[in-house]
Amino acid sequence: MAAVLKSLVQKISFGNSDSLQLKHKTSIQSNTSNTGLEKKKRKPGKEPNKIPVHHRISNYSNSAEYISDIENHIISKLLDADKKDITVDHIEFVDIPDTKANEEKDVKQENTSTKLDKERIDRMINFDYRYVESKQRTRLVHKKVYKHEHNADAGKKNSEEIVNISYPAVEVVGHGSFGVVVTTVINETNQKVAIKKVLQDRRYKNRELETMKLLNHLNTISLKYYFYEKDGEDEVYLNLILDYMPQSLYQRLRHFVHLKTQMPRLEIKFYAYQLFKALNYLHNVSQICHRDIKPQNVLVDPKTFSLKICDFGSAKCLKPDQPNVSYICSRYYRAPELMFGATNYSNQIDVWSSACVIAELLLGKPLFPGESGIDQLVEVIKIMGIPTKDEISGMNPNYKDHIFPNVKPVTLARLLKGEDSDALDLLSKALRYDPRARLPPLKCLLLKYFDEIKIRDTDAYAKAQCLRIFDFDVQTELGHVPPAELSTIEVALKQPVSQALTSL
Ligand SMILES: Nc1ncnc2c1ncn2[C@@H]1O[C@H](COP(=O)(O)OP(=O)(O)OP(=O)(O)O)[C@@H](O)[C@H]1O
Repeated sequence: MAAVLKSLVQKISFGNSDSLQLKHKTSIQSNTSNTGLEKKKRKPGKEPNKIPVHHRISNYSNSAEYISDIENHIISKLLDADKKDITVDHIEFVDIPDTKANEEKDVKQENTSTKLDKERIDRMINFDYRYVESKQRTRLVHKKVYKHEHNADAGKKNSEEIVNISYPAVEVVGHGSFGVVVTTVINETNQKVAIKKVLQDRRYKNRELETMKLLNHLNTISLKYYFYEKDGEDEVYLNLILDYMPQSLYQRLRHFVHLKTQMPRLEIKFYAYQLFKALNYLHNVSQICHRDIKPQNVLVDPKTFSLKICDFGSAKCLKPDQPNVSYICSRYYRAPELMFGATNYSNQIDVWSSACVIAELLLGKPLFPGESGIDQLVEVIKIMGIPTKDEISGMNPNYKDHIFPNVKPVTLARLLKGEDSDALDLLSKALRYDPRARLPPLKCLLLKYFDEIKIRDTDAYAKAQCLRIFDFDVQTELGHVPPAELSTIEVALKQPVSQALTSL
């Protein structure tokens, strides 16, 4: 990985400072050889059957944009080719010799490489593997696993029995920072699943596993089975067998960006609704803060618009009297109180991240694309303005260092000019500096922005019904609502705000 990373950084560093003039060649290899998904050097004379993808791009204002475009290009080639039996052998970058003065190169390399976001590069190298159908495999793996079944009765323990399952041998199809994810089909149930394999520290319980055991909601990925295994070096690995979803929101958005078009506004609305619905469940029923909401951790099915949050590796039950680390959450989506070093933050950090995700779907690019931890705050200030003293105290009362860049804010309204004013209303209520002023997830669902999907006898309503969007469990999902407000809220969740009887 490091070598690939280095070469990528070097290649991207060519070109002049404000535009990257590169040509890259990507080889997608047919699965007639046994190369798997490793990025291997080819032996001379053994030229495999490949689908070359030549792609010349220019005028990219930054390297992140450039990488995204490559990602997207490879995805669309794979999909367009409709190849069911190909794997990505390697990604090869070929530079056009730089015509600019060579002595500038070293300086530029350094400048550009510091701009690269490691996460994006990891994604770039790993992103597309989930799209590629694995080789036809005949060998079955047999495993004894814990079958996880959630007990809907509050207070009753979930059941766990040991069962035998089998699935075709799988190869690595994706990496995250903590694990490897593969997809396969369980032989006994014919159910498509994702298996996430993480190194298990023998001293502790795995928090992701413990969290997943608590979850039972349509909009969160659910745990089907789990098992442990050892490798040759006696390291223990935990395998979580999960619901499978075809795409991440990140990949879905790149699809539209590549086509130079926008994600349909109605599709965004469906995702936004389910995202807040999932947060309402996580925060109030499971009492869990996800702490890493970002487009990569939100999985969707573009055919049905269904959505499920994944990756509970950072999730935690936040207790008011216990401090939590502030260095969590991926940078672009990090709530400002975390940047102010708060350790007593609340579940509302997920609302900020979700609003950033929704804004990104509308804009086609990240709302606050900070290049470093400190730059992240600058990006937020550039749009939201300098926080007031009260807002700073709401984020972190102990924060004394009040020096901010003197910038005139662009404002959300200007940035989202041309968007539905109700979308702006949602974002401005979810992107408040002070977490106490930030609208909680359930209140977000009651905003006018979502009226469109609540109007009966429309296609949108029919789709919403199929997704069971308006099904709320009163005991659990609405269990935290004060009794006096319950009936009003129940009505408003199912009807456009203008038709709901009482004002909220
Ligand atoms: N249930 C699933 N179905 C389909 N794909 C999945 C599933 N779970 C995870 N993935 C894919 O695998 C990738 C890595 O998974 P995940 O985020 O859980 O791993 P991680 O190691 O915790 O990653 P991160 O780098 O975000 O910490 C995700 O971006 C997602 O695209």
